[in-house]
Amino acid sequence: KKTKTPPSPPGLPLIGNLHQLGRHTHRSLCSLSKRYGPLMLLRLGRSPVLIVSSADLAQDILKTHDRAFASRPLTKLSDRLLYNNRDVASAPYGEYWRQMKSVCVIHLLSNKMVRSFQNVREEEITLMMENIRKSSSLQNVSHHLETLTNNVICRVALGRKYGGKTDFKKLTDRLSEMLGTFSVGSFIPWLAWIDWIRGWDSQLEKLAKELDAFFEKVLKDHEDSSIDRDRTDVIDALLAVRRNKSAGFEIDRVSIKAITLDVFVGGSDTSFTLLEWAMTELLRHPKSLNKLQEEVRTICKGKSSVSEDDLEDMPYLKAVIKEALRLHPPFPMMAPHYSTEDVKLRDYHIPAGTQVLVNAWAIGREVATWGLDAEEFKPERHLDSAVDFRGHNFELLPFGAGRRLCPAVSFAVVLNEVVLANSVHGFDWKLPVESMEDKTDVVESTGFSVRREFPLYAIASPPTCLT
Ligand code: HEM
Repeated sequence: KKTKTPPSPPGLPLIGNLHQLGRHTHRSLCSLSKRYGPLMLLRLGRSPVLIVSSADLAQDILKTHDRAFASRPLTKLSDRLLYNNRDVASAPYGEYWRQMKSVCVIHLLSNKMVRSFQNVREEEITLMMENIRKSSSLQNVSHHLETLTNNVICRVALGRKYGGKTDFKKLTDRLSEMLGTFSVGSFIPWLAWIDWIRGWDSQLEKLAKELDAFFEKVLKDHEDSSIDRDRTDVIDALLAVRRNKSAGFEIDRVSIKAITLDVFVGGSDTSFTLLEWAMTELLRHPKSLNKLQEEVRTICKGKSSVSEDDLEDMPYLKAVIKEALRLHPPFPMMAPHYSTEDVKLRDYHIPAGTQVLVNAWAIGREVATWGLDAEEFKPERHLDSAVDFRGHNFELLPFGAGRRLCPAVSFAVVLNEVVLANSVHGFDWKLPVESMEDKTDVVESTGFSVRREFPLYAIASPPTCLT
């Protein structure tokens, strides 16, 4: 019986639609969807890939048929770098994933754990503010924010910092870069030799070995109880779960290393990217920046910094974060989903074994939902709106939704809010004149998480109206 499949842009022999992905996949796919509709079926090499670009179809995938689409495609990259997919993010849907995700939600990223890292956040923010004060007035804002998020994630996950020029920082930079590449062989198996010739295979092997050696060493240090640490980090928490058998199942060393690596992959680039875009938009919209400053400085009148308890009374700050996440979701295409059973989606037949990419970036800019000014940065649109990013509203999906929802929403939100609030509380900011005129200043990078291509520079000066 003939089955109906979603519309497909014409592709080329062998490579299918691979050549249409472009430098910025979320943008290329958004353009294609304007022509072929919000549900398209592409062929990337030999893999069928469903592209979803509207809120109601995202709801069909992530809510109505959530279980059927809750797996992940297996790739050589995740297989080698993420311990044969023994982490949470790349694990196929099933019992192992369920167990590890529950460990993340209950033991690593619970509200209690998030609160326990308050000191880490405060100390690193104080350090960043001092560094800004000490530097000249023109600041490399991107560098300050990247250092801060990297320090926080290192301390939370590993118990100490590995910043600046350390080997681990270089290793995680290589990891981020590698995650933005893909193996030709995964899409076109008979061209797998290209990965070998271009050195991709050997780079992958080398990186996987070096990462494992690093995590093995950190794990051994944690197991050695003679090394004193002042607070429980992610590895300590995982070792305690294993020791006390509190999860109700076994967690071995490989799982501990894989989950810790997830915290890096999921945690550092994303928070930094969000803060970088939020500051970019505020600097390009001085009225919004002034409004935010006024809110923060009124609530924290007479204080030298913003504490996490102050954040509750800052609706405009929350609206700024939401707006930055709407226009610049750090993972614009979320993470790929994969169907494990046949699904009837609207009138279409989607067979098991189909990859699904939800274009959160395109959904955040849909005119039908967000209006004719969808492309504009306007935090005010969120002030009287109940739309949130915790997975219930499919028009705003920076953290995904359904079973695969990011387990670290609370962790990420408090970090981003408190950093942004302190940055605008402690300084007045403006763009250098040449950046105001330079349109290329907001070019996006390529890769899995999409940050600015060029660092953000801005002029910081002591606050004018801090009382
Ligand atoms: C602004 C910050 C962040 C953003 C925007 C973000 C976004 C996302 C997205 C889009 C997904 C995929 C959802 C899906 O497939 O439906 C995801 C998954 C995940 N994130 Fe985050 N994330 C952030 C911070 C973090 C942090 C700080 C951590 C760890 C401490 C983390 C850990 C994870 C993990 C483990 C998964 C995999 C969940 C699963 O597959 O079941 N994320 N995140």
